[in-house]
Amino acid sequence: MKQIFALVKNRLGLFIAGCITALTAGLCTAKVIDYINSGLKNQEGITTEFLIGIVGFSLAAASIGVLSSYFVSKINIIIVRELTKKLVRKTLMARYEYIEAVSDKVLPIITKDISDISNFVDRIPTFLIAATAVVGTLVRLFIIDAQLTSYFFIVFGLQTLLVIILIPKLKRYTRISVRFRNFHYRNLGNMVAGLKELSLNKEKRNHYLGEVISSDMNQMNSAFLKGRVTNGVSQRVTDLLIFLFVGIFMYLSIDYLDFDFERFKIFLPIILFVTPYFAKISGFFQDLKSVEVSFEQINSISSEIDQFSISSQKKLQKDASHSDIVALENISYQYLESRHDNSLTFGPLTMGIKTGKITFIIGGNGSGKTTFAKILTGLYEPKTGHIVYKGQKVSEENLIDYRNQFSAYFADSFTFGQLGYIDKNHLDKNAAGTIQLLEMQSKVQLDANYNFSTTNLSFGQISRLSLITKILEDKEIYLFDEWAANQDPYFKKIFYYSILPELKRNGKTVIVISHDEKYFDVADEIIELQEGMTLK
Ligand SMILES: Nc1ncnc2c1ncn2[C@@H]1O[C@H](COP(=O)(O)OP(=O)(O)OP(=O)(O)O)[C@@H](O)[C@H]1O
Repeated sequence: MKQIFALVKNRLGLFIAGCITALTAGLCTAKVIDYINSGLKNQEGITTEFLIGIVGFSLAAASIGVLSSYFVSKINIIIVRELTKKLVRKTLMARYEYIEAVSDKVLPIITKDISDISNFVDRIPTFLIAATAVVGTLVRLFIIDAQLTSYFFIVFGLQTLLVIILIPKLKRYTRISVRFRNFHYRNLGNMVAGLKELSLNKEKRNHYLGEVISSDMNQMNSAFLKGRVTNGVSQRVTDLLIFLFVGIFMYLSIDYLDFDFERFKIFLPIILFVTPYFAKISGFFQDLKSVEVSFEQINSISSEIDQFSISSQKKLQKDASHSDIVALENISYQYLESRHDNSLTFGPLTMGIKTGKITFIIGGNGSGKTTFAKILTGLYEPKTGHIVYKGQKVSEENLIDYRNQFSAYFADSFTFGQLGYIDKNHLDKNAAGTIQLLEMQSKVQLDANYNFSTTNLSFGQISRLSLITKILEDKEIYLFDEWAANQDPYFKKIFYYSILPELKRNGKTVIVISHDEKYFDVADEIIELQEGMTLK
């Protein structure tokens, strides 16, 4: 509950309005029950005034209840928006290598846990209305018949005890279900990524559906079901205890208890009337425990991300001149998940990238070229050593500005169709020419909002579109990780013989990761990697 309050504290006015209206609606409901109670006790009192009272308070309960839902839904929209934005911002500002390793955990948290919290907040007015109606009715009943109401408190106490006993179980099932839900989301993501393979291969598809997806889904559903049954047990036991209490008490009062049965006749309908509210209250407390697991998920990923967050504000000196635009000094790197085994350690590597030149990075598969590119662009944090940009050491403080000096294409780069973040004058002057240079004018246009008309293109065309975007970003350093790998000979030639020299002529520094030996003559500098070490 503390976490819910922390979320609503920025919209306290709205939250208080939601609570007050819910409490008022609950009091109106209690008043309606009171009218019924007094009508049952004294039929003479059922007059026009009685009718006006019931109708008036019923309408008030309903309309004020709706108002309360409106206030709470408004808060809910804010909670979802702020939680989502906060988590997305944190994700985007965290060290890339960390996010790369946990990316499949982030999506279910953003989509599912935040929506679970939102659903829970939506239930707050219903809970408050139920709680006020129950408390109001019990107080009234206590005034009317303290002895009978006290007996009823025993039933209520037993029910509360049961909820307390069941809550740890419920939380455990929720945690298990959430763990498998995260696996399930990862499986679904892989299914979308591997749609082609799964569509083609029947055995693979059946295995993926029958073994991989079903297995995690079954575990998730089984824990979810146990949680729901636990929840259901406690809610139904509420009804059961009340019915047992009523039945046994009625039976005993005839032969064994010295009790005026007429008292019971008035008391009973009221208790039966508020019984469903008890189930709502107990359900709310159990949902509160489930939602705590959602908070655990959000808090755990948030605090993990916080450890890897980059809060750098400092700018680098751009006009400084240096023969090496970027130098790596004694850099070494090891992948997060491979730090405990003996897999590839990149470096230690000391080398420089010449300002305004074309540098080719070559080497066999797995020699560390892409790893090198990610270290060079500041995506991966070196384990030892440091990067120097125009004589200035790159650190946590200026990392964001350093990364921003690059326009980098990776084989798995995503091609965004929106170019609104690029200077509009620059786009107006250069977009059409660049699109033409890569012969994409018959396929895509840039519309008035600087969005590409389509990104539904062939693989090679998408790479060309991505290259157009990179060129238009107009950065100081260009890095192309095997851009030409999926291009036909014609566009390979355009890339190596037109685009790269043109970038160089415009004063850009260009780094190209390539296996295309035929074009190595374009390079001013060639660096060969073998197992993460420079050879020449
Ligand atoms: N995310 C990762 N986690 C752990 N190890 C990784 C990861 N990505 C790459 N590696 C390992 O790092 C080494 C270098 O990989 P890298 O992708 O840098 O090679 P590459 O030279 O670009 O290869 P290719 O020419 O095949 O693209 C490989 O041994 C690879 O298994």
